[in-house]
Parts: sequence; structure tokens; C-alpha cells
Amino acid sequence: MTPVLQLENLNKAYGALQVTKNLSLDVRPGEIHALIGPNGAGKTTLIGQISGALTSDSGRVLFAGRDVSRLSLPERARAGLGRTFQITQILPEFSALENVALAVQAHEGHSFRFFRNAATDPSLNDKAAAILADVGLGDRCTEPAGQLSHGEKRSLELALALALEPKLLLLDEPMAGTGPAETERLTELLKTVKNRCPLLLVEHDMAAVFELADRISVLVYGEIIATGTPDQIRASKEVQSAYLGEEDET
Ligand SMILES: Nc1ncnc2c1ncn2[C@@H]1O[C@H](COP(=O)(O)OP(=O)(O)OP(=O)(O)O)[C@@H](O)[C@H]1O
Repeated sequence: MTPVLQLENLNKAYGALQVTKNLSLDVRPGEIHALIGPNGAGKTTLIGQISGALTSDSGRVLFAGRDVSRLSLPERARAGLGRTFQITQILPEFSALENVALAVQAHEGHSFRFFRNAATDPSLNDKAAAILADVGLGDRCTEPAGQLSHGEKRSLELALALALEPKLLLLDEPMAGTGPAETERLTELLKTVKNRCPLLLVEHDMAAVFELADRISVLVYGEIIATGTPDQIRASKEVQSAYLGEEDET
């Protein structure tokens, strides 16, 4: 099966600090691939190298059958490489439906100059409502986005990303700052998002990772020390000593 995303021998240094070391990884169609590792292992840097926010010193990023290594972040986004928007990019005064309708409108190539029409365009609204229903916000469509709970805002971020119909979604710590009930809800939600597109998930919440991931890659000091199913990763002595053991002690 051809991977959706394939990283080949990526490198990235900040001065003398080699943050990403000859890193190779792939994400397959239909999977949730989780990337875990201790603080400072280089996860955020790697996500930046994949999205195009950061340029790699060497190596290749192959996405949806093409080499996107030299493409900018917007070009990679247009090629279908999705990422969740930050909560700060949600328009708090607009309803959840209007926020998603604007994203659908942007994806369909309409100009933002006509954004006032987004709220009244039935086809945009129908698509936006369907996406909101998928992320569990079907009954919160008319709520101003600023009034949603933190967890609901996370769901809205996902809806905004899905409105762009990505071929792969990069998720950087979706559970951060959410309580146990919201984490459980988001975990269930990500299981359904997986039906729409594969996910590369960076997450510190190990319970969520082990429940969600089809495969897990463990990053330590910029190197992948293991990739495997949750059971394989749990059983790996190298992973236990490098990462999971350390977590258990805290
Ligand atoms: N712009 C930068 N300039 C210099 N060093 C940087 C820069 N960005 C990150 N680093 C360093 O690169 C290393 C990896 O950082 P990164 O944020 O990618 O790790 P991380 O795994 O995402 O960490 P965390 O889990 O804490 O978010 C760290 O040692 C960090 O201090």
C-alpha cells in the first residue's frame, strides 16, 4: 500500500544542535500514526518540517505521490496536507456554523471578500452543518464560537481542518489542556475522523495514544527508536527504558 506520507532521511539542525537526525517514517492510508517522545525530542520541529513551516537541511517529504520537500506551507496545504487551526484562528463572534462555512468557502475557492454571504449560502451551510455533526457539534451550530467550551473549540478546530478535505491531518497535541471527560470525547471523535482521512498525531496523553493509534513511532533525541503497533511498542525494552519507564516514574 503506497503511503500517504513518506519521510526520507530528514535532517534539521539549529546551530550545533542536531534536532532531527536522518529520520524516516511513513503514514499509510486509513491509519492513525502517533508520534510520541519525551519533551524536547523534536516532535514539534518534525511537524514543522512536514507541514512546510520549517525547511529541512536535507532529506525528502513525499506526500500523496509527489515530492513536496521544496513546497511552502500554503502549497503543501493546497496539496491536501491539513493541520488543525489554532483556537486563536476561530472567529469568536461568529457562530460555529459560520466559522466552518467560511472554511468550506475558502476551500471551494471563493473570495473572502464575499465572506458576508457565507452565512446565508445554503450549499456552504449544508456542508458546514454535516461536518459539525460529524465532530459532535450538530446541536451547537448557532452558538457563537467564543461561547463554546475548550473541548468544543478543539472539535471546531477539527471541523475547520476537515472543511478543507485534507488527504492527511497533522494533529499537534489535540488533548492538551482538556479535562478527562473532554479527552474521552475527543478520543472517540478522532476514531470517527480517521474514516475521513489518515492522521499523524503528536500527543502526550499516553492513554489516548495507545487507544487510538494503529502504529506508534517513538522519537528520542531526533531519532525514531521504534515504530510498531501499540502492543509492540508497549513490549519494547528500548522504548521502556528510553521513554515509557521515565514517564511512569513521574
Ligand atoms: N527555533 C529554535 N532554535 C533553537 N533551538 C530550537 C528551536 N526550536 C526548537 N529547538 C530545540 O530543538 C529541540 C527539539 O524541540 P521541539 O520543540 O521540536 O521538541 P518537542 O519534542 O516538540 O518538545 P515538547 O514535547 O516539549 O513540545 C529542543 O532541544 C529545543 O530546545
